[in-house]
Amino acid sequence: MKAIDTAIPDVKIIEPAVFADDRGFFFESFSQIKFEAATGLSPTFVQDNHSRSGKGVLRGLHYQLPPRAQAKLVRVVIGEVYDVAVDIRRSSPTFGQWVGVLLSEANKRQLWIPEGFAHGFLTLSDRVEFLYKTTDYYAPESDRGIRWDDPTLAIDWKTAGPLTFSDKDQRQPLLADAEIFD
Ligand SMILES: Cc1cn([C@H]2C[C@H](O)[C@@H](COP(=O)(O)OP(=O)(O)O[C@H]3O[C@H](C)C(=O)[C@H](O)[C@H]3O)O2)c(=O)[nH]c1=O
Repeated sequence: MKAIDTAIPDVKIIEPAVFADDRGFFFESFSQIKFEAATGLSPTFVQDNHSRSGKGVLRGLHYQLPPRAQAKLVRVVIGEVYDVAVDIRRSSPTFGQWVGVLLSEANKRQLWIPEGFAHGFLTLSDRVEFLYKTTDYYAPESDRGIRWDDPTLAIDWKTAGPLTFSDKDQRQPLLADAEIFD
């Protein structure tokens, strides 16, 4: 496993060691000791999530506020997504900046998204199975979001066709109006 820095140092791409042979492949999708060695971080994950989406689904941008903030380790097991993390920590030198990474069944890349970031993804394939680990439990009362198309963020989503959103995501506030991190 190796960790690759992104334009926002706190957000890291995790590349597992994949063992391929005539049968197919094997890889450790998560190892606490190897994650700590690769990143210097020691998260405790308490929940695993799994979502399925069709093509052109955009889920996000979501986060949970303190004291129920979540860090996430996300990956794709079927299909491909453009995965985006946005720094929503007012005190951060990269406040309002975003990083986007292609995560796919083929590249087996994962993305580490710390607390203080809004997260979302756009599906690029007909079917996507998206798995992720979180460092706190789901807390609806702390669940918040930001509009995917907030012009101050100017996220280049790589959109190429009609999009599908949840009702909730169609009503998210702009960053300027959202409750975020200090
Ligand atoms: C997130 C979550 C949701 N739910 C229930 C609540 C709703 O009845 C249903 C669908 O929830 P939602 O529409 O918020 O699901 P997504 O739009 O995929 O939300 C996720 O999408 C983006 C990409 C994220 O990073 C977050 O982890 C998460 O917010 O599952 C739960 O029971 N537990 C949970 O942890």
